[in-house]
This record gives sequence, structure tokens and C-alpha cells, in this order.
Amino acid sequence: MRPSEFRESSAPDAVIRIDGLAKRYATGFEALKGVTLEIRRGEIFALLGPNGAGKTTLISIVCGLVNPSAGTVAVDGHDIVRDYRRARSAIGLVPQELTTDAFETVFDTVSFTRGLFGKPKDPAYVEKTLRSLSLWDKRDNKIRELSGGMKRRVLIAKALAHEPQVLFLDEPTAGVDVALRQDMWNLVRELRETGVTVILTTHYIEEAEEMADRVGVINHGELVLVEEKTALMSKLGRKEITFHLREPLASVPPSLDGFDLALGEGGGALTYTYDAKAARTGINTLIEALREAGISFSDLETKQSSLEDIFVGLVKEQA
Ligand SMILES: Nc1ncnc2c1ncn2[C@@H]1O[C@H](COP(=O)(O)OP(=O)(O)OP(=O)(O)O)[C@@H](O)[C@H]1O
Repeated sequence: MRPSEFRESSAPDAVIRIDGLAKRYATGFEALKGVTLEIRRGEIFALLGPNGAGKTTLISIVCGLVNPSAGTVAVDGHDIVRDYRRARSAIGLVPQELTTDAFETVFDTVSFTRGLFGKPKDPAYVEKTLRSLSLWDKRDNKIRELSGGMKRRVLIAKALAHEPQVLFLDEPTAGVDVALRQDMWNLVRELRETGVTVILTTHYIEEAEEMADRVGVINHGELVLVEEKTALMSKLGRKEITFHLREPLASVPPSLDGFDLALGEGGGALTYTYDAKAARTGINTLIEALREAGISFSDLETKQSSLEDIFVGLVKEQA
């Protein structure tokens, strides 16, 4: 199966439906090559991918900032092209950095953003949002007077100002310290409790592991994998141990059949794949079995599978 043909079964309650989405920039570069994806209402979805994979392009199209070359996107049932305003008002976008409003107060900037979406003034809603983000005490502070962490919270408050159903977070913890990262993660979980669907982009596996219900991996403009987080993490937890043998083997002896082994380097290396998170990895038993089989090794090395390996594996599989 080619990555561009990747399809998941249709979700019963999808808040976003992306179908065959492609983007070719004016330079001729194909940033998206037919992405099909459904985001379920109320989930936290992490979009992972290396630099230049197409994450920002995908989000920008869904948010109406970039025009697609082909394909369709519906947000809460509204087509992003034909019914742009309604689709856009269902979305809150949290950018990476705050660029304006430095002299405005926290309360005013959030109220103003609400107005931009044509929503009537609702000081009670703004208060509730600021309280939920621990910003209420800072409501009369100017934004430039806030710490970096508080500024990030203001970005979220602004994105929530018009009561969107879906919140996009673009690299929410890029360049933030560990404490603030934990803080952001808690915040996102709390948002989900309120029924908001959250889609975040990240380079950090750890972030996806902590927060996401499902993970999508995008590479070279193609969605190469969409999986429940737990299933993906078990793949990421796999490790390899390679034994460099003193004497090359023609084949793996039958006494070692019970182990997940692969013979490489012309029979000179034996690689064992195991689950690093399992209570029993089987390494000790394997070493005993090797000794019993009279196989001795001169060196060994271990390797943790990374997101990169998963990409490589997926690309190979689908080539
Ligand atoms: N306006 C543009 N014109 C031409 N090419 C573009 C344009 N915007 C993005 N690209 C190219 O499209 C590809 C995907 O870019 P995109 O910003 O979507 O990637 P990304 O996954 O968000 O990367 P990062 O993690 O670095 O933010 C890149 O190769 C980029 O150079």
C-alpha cells in the first residue's frame, strides 16, 4: 500500500474530515500528497513529523490560511472553501509565538479576539476562560508584563475566545522548560475535559506519549501512519541487540527458534528484537541459549527504535 492511499475506517463522529488533500506550492513543490484523515470529536490528536514534513501546511489549509490544490476539508460539517466563515469559527489556532497586543491588557485582548469572530460580548465567558487558564489574577496586566509561560496561556485564551470546538496547537512546548511543559500538558488535558478537540503538532515523541489519544505521522507530505497512541508506543518501545559473532553462521540454529532473531552481515551478526518495556526481555535466556548452542560473540551493541526508524520502516514497507 502506498502511503498516499492510507485510509482509516470512517469515524462515527468526526469533527474534521480531510479527504485527498494535496498542496503544490507556486514553486512546484508538493507539500501534501493526498492526505485523508478524520479527527474524532473530543480526542487529543498529535501530528508528528520531521522538519518540512507538511504539518504546518496541513494545519494552515484546515484553518483557511493556505488554499488546497486538491481535496476537501470539512470542519464540523462545514466545507473550508464553500463555507469558510462557519468552518473557521469552529477552530481556535494557537500559534507558536505572540506577535502583537503587547500593550493591551489580558482581558481586553481576549475580548477583542472574540469580537473578531463576530461573537457578541460575553464577559462571563471571558472570565471563565481566564480563570481556567489561571490568568484571572493577571486580567488587568499588559501582555508585555507577563512571563513566557503566561504569554503562552494568553495565546490559548485568545484561541478559545470565540468558543471553538477544535483547538490547534502548533508546537505548544517548543523551547519551553520542563516545568512549563508539564503545565501545558495538564492544561491541554483539562481542555479536553471541557469537550474541546485538540490537535497538536510536535517533534517530541514524549509529548505525544504524554498527551495524545491518537498519533498521526506525516513524512514527505504523506500520512504514513495513524494509530492509537498505546499501539504506537509499544512499537517505539522496541529495542534491538546485535551480537557480533566470532564464527559466522550459515543459518539460525533450530534451538534458537523461539527468539525473534535475524542473521545479518553475511552470517556474522545476530540481531534480537525485544520489548524494552516488558518485565522480561528474554536477553538472559537468549545468552544462555547462545552458549548452549556453542555460539560465542566478540562484541554486542543495543539500539532503541526511534521515530526515525519507524519512518524508515514505513517507507520501506510501502515502497
Ligand atoms: N509558501 C511556500 N512555498 C514553497 N514551498 C513551501 C512554502 N511553505 C512551505 N513550503 C515547503 O513545504 C514543505 C512542508 O513545509 P511545512 O512548513 O508544512 O512543514 P512542517 O512539517 O510544518 O515543518 P516544521 O516541523 O519544520 O515546521 C517544506 O519543504 C517547505 O519548504
